[in-house]
Amino acid sequence: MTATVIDGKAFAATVREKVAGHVARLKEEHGITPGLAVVLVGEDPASQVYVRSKGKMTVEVGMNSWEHKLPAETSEADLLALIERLNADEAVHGILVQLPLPKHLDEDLVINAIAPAKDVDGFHISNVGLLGTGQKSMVPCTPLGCLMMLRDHHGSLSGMDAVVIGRSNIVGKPMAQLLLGDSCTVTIAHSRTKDLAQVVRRADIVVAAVGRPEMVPGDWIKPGATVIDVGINRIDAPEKGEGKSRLVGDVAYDSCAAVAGAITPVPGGVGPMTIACLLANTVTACCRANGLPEPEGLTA
Ligand SMILES: Nc1nc2c(c(=O)[nH]1)N[C@@H](CN(C=O)c1ccc(C(=O)N[C@@H](CCC(=O)O)C(=O)O)cc1)CN2
Repeated sequence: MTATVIDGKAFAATVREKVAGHVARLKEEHGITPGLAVVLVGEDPASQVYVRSKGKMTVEVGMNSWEHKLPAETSEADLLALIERLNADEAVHGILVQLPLPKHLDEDLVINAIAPAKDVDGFHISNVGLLGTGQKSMVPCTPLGCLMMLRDHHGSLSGMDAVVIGRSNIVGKPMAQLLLGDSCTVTIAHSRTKDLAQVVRRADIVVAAVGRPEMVPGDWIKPGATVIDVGINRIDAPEKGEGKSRLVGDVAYDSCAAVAGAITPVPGGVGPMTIACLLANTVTACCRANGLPEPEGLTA
């Protein structure tokens, strides 16, 4: 079997188009422009790229965008004071603090300082609790993007056996909650899971989010299963020339694609959906803040 490639780049473009449509309607019918503030502390090169891309796409869909770039040595008090100002600013519907933060800053403290209704990353403890109890929440962007692609590919996920490899707060745990919400039978596997290969082999859906390059080989995959690769790992690529690198996911793409029914590539799979879902969450937050109906098809 050769897997169908789930094109996250193309799917993300359709999500952004829908977002742009909602933004245009909010402006025309209600005189409201959704706005997203992104906070970057330090000069991590990958984070700089992601933040630039977020700002550019926010503007492209017609929303207001604010980028707050702070030096790496910013104090916790100064960062919290900025978040307070953004919480109080009615033009700002979504706030995102780019992760990872420099080591001297307490990530949990900073994230939990964001007003839950503006927490478009869905990382605030209130949103985590709401999602975990099946209530309306802001949903973390990467898992939301994975869910959208799975629903689009399968229609209903009800009764499917899903294995999420990785137990991070950002991806693994919320992904498992979302799959459970769609009535999958869910297993969260991790570094201490016994006989991981056997656990993965029974899955109809495999979501790999461990951050280890090409860790999942094709012979772990049940024939016909859907493989969602969340990993974005940069590895040396001497075959491309000295000092060159390339991106790979957490699954060994060629061997998994030979067995799976469908698979997301890296790059061009889950990554682009993360930013598209951030824009979707910002429109959702704006609608909720103004007591308007939520955009259909852009939430979990
Ligand atoms: N506050 C947050 N911080 C981080 C998040 C997040 O959701 N919220 N996720 C990641 C980084 N991230 C967005 O912030 C992100 C990662 C990757 C991509 C993406 O489109 N990747 C491309 C490849 C890009 C490349 O060439 O390097 C792809 O997979 O095709 C978008 C967003 C950590 N921090």
